[in-house]
Amino acid sequence: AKEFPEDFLFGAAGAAYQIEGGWDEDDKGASYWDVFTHIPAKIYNNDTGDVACDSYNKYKEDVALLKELGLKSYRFSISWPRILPDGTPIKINQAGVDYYLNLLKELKAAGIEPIVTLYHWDLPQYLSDLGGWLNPQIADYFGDFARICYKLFGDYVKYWITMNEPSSTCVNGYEQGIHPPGVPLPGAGAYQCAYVQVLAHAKAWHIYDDEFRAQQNGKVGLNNVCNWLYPKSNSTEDLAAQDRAMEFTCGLYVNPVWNGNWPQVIIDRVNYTSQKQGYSFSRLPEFTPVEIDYINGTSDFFALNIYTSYLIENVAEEAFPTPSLDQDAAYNISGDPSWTQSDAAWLYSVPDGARKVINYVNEKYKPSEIIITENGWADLGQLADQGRISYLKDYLSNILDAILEDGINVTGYTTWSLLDNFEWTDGYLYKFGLVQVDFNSANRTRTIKDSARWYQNITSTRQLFD
Ligand SMILES: CCCCCCCCCCCCC/C=C/[C@@H](O)[C@@H](N)CO[C@@H]1O[C@H](CO)[C@H](O)[C@H](O)[C@H]1O
Repeated sequence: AKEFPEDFLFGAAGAAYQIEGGWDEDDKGASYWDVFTHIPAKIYNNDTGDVACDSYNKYKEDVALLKELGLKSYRFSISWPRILPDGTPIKINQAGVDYYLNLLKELKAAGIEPIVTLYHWDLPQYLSDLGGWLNPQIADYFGDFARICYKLFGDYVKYWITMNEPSSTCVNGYEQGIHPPGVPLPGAGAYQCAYVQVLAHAKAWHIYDDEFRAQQNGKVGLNNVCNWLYPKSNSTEDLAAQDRAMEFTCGLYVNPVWNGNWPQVIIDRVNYTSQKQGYSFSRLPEFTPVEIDYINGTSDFFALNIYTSYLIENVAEEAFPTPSLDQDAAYNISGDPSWTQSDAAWLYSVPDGARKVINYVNEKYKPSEIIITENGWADLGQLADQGRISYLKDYLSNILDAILEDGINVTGYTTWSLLDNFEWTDGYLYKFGLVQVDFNSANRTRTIKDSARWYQNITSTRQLFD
């Protein structure tokens, strides 16, 4: 058997909008997800996060489950409009503050380390009306929110994650418009959003560094989903496309904070396609020298989400009829028929990819510490979830090889997710939980699945058997 290091932080994850419910309880303001899910036909089955797992009222049960499963960490997010109803510091909602303080105290009493995400996609609607992640001033609002959270909760928190998956927010929300605010802006929206999110992240990191680090002694990191992408063939074109694809999906969002700027290949590509389209400037916003200095080196650890892998094939250059990120990126993405597919079409089990992407991130960005902040399997919610057990076992085995054989400092793993929950545009169709939630019962009854018992055995022995 292979053994995880003694202090390895095994845990599980969740996010405010996906589990809390209480969407307008106790003076909480509306986020743009609250508004978006209330528009008919945006979400599978018109599902909403209005009640979700009702963790706003049942957080003690959640912590008891974590404890029963022997988990040592819990990644959760703070709902910005639950603390600041319109997103601004003009009003702090004491009921929201109490909720997170109570949760943190409950975790502390159970000996569970919180890993706290400041922003997991629930932007206050008022700030969305102000332009959302296209408006650079949102970075200032985010800085104020971060400062308030550090002040209120920082005594309990050693790991802060500023943003969850800028790639998802920016591509789904502002390039394609399938997430809120729901207006597609191809070829411009995702880049502008990435620019603002990077600045917002850096602001939150500097505020911690300047005002809180000395007393609170925690770490602040950026999260992104970086999946390993395989070339479809060994042709020079496909290998170059593979490299480009890693940058367009991962590097675009993380390279600025680790290396001070956009990946060079993206700067070159967007400049080139913009010129071809008659622009006198690149559609990719340029960081000024002052901004580069400000954003560079602003992550204390790498918070890495890994789900799957894809095949990448070069797209031969044609005309450039309309701007789009896909056209700038110039590759096709697909799955390999030999890979096991989950119930969600986008998610295959390709465990080798986990070790490869951990090595890629480690070599490229040289973080002193990596935490795998999401990794999980989609099914339809059955208690006998052998597919999830196989997936977790194979991914954990590769993560352990990265630690033991490649010598990489991966210090924790929070599987997605503790509870079945609201899966964004998929509503409650797919389930990722170790614990089943009965969304048809008013009580949102929780039932432990087979995968949770299997995971409990791994976390208590720290051993993984072949
Ligand atoms: C037969 C079809 C084959 C298709 C192959 C091509 C696939 C194209 C790639 C597109 C991928 C789109 C969906 C990707 C989603 C994830 O990266 C994203 N959902 C990860 O975000 C986290 O997801 C969790 C589980 O869904 C959870 O919701 C969490 O909040 C997110 O951070």
